[in-house]
Amino acid sequence: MKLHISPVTSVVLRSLAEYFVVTATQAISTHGRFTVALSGGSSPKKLYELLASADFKDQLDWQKVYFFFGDERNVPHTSPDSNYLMAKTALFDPLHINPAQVFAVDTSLPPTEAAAHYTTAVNQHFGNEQARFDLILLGLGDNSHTASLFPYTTVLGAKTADVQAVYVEELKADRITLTAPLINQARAIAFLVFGEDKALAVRHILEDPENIENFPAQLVSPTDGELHWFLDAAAASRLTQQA
Ligand SMILES: O=C(O)[C@H](O)[C@@H](O)[C@H](O)[C@H](O)COP(=O)(O)O
Repeated sequence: MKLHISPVTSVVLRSLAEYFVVTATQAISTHGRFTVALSGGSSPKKLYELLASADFKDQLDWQKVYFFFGDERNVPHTSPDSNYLMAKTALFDPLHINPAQVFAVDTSLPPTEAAAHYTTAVNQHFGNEQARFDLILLGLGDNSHTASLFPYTTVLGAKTADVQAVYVEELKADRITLTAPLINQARAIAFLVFGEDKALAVRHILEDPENIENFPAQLVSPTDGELHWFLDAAAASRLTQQA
């Protein structure tokens, strides 16, 4: 596990954008394509905008990049809460990504069906090989959730590497999420976390004793892939060792 702590958010974002390009370039040269699962919420929007900016957009053969989502809200793709819409606006449209390279969760279906369909889409993408994303981007909630692995939800106990629907009581809403076993098959996982309000959650995940129900992001532990945390100083401020 590697900590990348930068004083301010803009430096964190640039550091992760550089890592994204390096990881994608290596994947494309190794196996001809780069398959990434994007995180949702507000933190990654600026990362996606940076990747689509003149600073980065010409550094990658985007035609060889395939986009999935680590989780999705049970809302239409036109909803302002849609992770797909956020990524479309910040990344896919500015880069003119071919829609055939983007695998959105079909939220027109009931959540359980949408999750099953997404599991099929993931497995079809990887064919008869194990479903191993080249990179999974993750955020962290101030309640220590990641993707849609929320405290005290049934999906925390998932043993299968697939996509599941989960009802999140605290949100009074359904979500669709990659399970921890599927996340942990990834070749690389990168958390992007910034702000003081996340500092306690970061410490819970990185330093506190195991307590999965309360701190679900502790489930993220790649089997044999890389794990990176991209943090600003504020998000890292409660860590005792700032390696
Ligand atoms: O669908 C989502 O909301 C995300 O996948 C979720 O796991 C997010 O990463 C955290 O909630 C942090 O969200 P912020 O970046 O908005 O704080």
